[in-house]
This record gives sequence, C-alpha cells and structure tokens, in this order.
Amino acid sequence: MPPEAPAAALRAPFGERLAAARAARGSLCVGIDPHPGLLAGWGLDDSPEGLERFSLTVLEAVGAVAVALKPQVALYERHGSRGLAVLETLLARAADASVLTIADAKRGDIGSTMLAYAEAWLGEGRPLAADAVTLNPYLGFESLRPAIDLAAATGRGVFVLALTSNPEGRSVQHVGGDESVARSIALAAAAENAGAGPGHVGLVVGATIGDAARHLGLDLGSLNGPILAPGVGAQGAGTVELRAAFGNALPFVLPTSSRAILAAGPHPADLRAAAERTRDELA
Ligand SMILES: O=c1ccn([C@@H]2O[C@H](COP(=O)(O)O)[C@@H](O)[C@H]2O)c(=O)[nH]1
Repeated sequence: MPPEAPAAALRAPFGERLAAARAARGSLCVGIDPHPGLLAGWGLDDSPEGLERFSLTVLEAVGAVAVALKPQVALYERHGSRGLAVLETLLARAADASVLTIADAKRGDIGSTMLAYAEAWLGEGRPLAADAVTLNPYLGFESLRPAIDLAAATGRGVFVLALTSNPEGRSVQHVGGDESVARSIALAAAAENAGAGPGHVGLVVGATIGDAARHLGLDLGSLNGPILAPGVGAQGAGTVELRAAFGNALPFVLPTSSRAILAAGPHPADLRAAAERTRDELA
C-alpha cells in the first residue's frame, strides 16, 4: 500500500486559492449573519429551518460574485446543535460550489485547547472545516500556533484580529504607539507570511478605523497576506473610509459587509444585485 498522501496535497495553499477567487469574482466578502430581524424581514422563522433557507439562499445568490462568504458562527450557535448542523450544511454546499468560506468564530485559547479549535475549524474532513477561520490573539499570538500550522498543512487560512471595527476596541487596540499590541500582531503575521507567494495568515482590520494603522506604525502593505475589513455598510464605512484606513494596502483588502447586503433579500436576484453594486462601488 502506498503511504497516505499528506493533507497539503489535497488543495492549493489558501493564499493562492484566494488570489484566484479574487481575480474571478472581485474582492467583496459577503457575511452571512442570520439575525432574528433579518429572518423576520425575509418571512422566515427564527428556527434552524429558517436559518437553513436563509443561508443557502445567500450562497446561491451571491456565491458567484463574492471572493468568499463569511458565516457568523454566533448566529448559528444560538440555535444549538441544530444551528451548527445548518452551518455544516452551508460549509459543505459552498465547498461543492467552489465558494470560499471564512468561519467568523473568533477563536483563541491556551495552546492545548487551541489545537482542538484548530482541528474543528481547519482539520481535514471535520464537519465544521471552512477555508479559513477568524482568531482572537488576546492570549498571545503564539498561542494560535496550532491553528496557524494546521491551516498551512491543510491549504487553509486564518485571519487574526488586529484592529477591530467596533468603537470599544480602541481602548485596547489603539494605544501604545510603536509598542501597540496591534502592531506586534501585524508584525508576527507578516513574519509567518514571509517567503514566496501570498501567505495564509491574514489580519482583521476594520474599515472603520480611520488613520489608526498609520498612527500606530502598522505597515499593512508588507503583510504579504489578506486583510479582512468588516465595517462596510451597516457600520458606516464605504469607499472613503476604506481609502483612509488602508491607503497603499488596499490591493490586499477584502471589504466585508453583512447586514447591508442581506437586507436586500429574500429574492436571490435582489441579493445578487446588492452584492454586485457594493462590490462595484468599492472596486
Ligand atoms: O472587527 C470586526 C470583526 C468581525 N466583525 C464581524 O463582521 C460582521 C459585520 O456585520 P455587518 O452587518 O456588516 O455590520 C459581523 O459578523 C461581525 O461580528 C466585525 O464587524 N468587526
């Protein structure tokens, strides 16, 4: 019997797959956030059945015009095991349709536990495995090692929170000047990506941060990896804010919007038009 092929042989590296998706579909990442109010607006129940209808409609409507879909894990978790089963279905259907997924789970823990989170979201053959997962580095960047390494081994990616889009983040993230936590996270991520090809360690930097990156001395243009930029639409950011926040790093940015696009549903044609309009406005 020949030895089993290593997991990495199963798919191309995440950075390459993301670059190909961007070339084909543009840069917009569409969030799938099935809030109770949105479900009601679509005429759906706040139930696992409503969640499934909502999720699969978004996949069908915008999968071909988004660089990736970003399901918000919390909104599936609030339905317990049946909600997570819907998330599994969504992730599997997206993979079948060659649509990239970023599970917005914001995981982070001490190393031994982190390995279990990494296996859950990035492990080969795991029911909740996505193409990438968001990570919280509050326990130290190095605590994320199991996820960073497993992602590399399985052709997947991670997005590490650096400067989040919410105003409350400023008291933690926008302090310290050259010694800021955000800068140390960005430098550590860039070190992971050093070498040939676009790297698999991305950052989350909100589109709403104004000039914070420059102010803190973050050179986002040298990350050599993708930047997930939530905050577009419902949180108030648009083209002007993206330019202000990212400057010459814009080519690496995936502007990310959920509610502002999802509110155009439930008809797939309307959803798709909203996503295309957003993508083209931001291009
Ligand atoms: O800094 C961050 C990190 C993650 N998010 C997530 O993105 C979406 C935003 O939804 P909108 O409806 O477009 O406001 C949501 O799932 C957040 O948890 C973020 O907003 N900011």
